[in-house]
Amino acid sequence: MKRIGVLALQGAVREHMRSIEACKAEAVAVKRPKDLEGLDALILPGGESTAIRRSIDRCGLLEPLREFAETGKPLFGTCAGLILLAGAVVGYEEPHLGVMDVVVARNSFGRQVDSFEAALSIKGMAGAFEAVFIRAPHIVRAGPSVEVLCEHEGKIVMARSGQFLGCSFHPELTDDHRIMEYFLNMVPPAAEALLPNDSIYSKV
Ligand SMILES: NC(=O)CC[C@H](N)C(=O)O
Repeated sequence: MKRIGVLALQGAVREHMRSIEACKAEAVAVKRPKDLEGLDALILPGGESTAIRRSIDRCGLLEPLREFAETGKPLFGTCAGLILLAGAVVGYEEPHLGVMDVVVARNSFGRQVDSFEAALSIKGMAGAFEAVFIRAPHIVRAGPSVEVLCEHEGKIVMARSGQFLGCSFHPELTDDHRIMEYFLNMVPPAAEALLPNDSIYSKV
């Protein structure tokens, strides 16, 4: 079973854990550096990026999270989580983790509309995805390694760059688990699963 961590400092943590479990994977709440051990992938949930960042610093998680990214394991940032992953944030001198080759802007969809729903057309996905946006950011600029997976109102709201997946909205707030399944498919199968059944290695 794949072990998927959810950074559990603030924000939509339980909803992500429920979605992971609905996809038959194990969900692990990450609050301390040692919780990162043995994970196959990690989700940075939505919430408030400045508040999450403060907790990351308080818990001594900034470097451990960067080291986790350096292992090449998949990371998925939703909304504030995307802001945490981004290489740069418009109006800020320093990024947070700064690991994904995108520039993001915060609160991109107007002041009046704090939250809204939209039927999105996502690359490679049949049928619309009903997405919930809450004071959502968007990707202003994407590096050459980035595959744009969805745009809304001409703004990039979902993208992948190798091990990194990011979206502006909250897929965990709906019962549609297709984006979670997409993310879980970014986790390579366990080494033993690749061995043929009669392999001598499967007996040790
Ligand atoms: N729903 C969210 O995660 C909102 C993100 C928030 N506006 C931020 O800038 O961090």
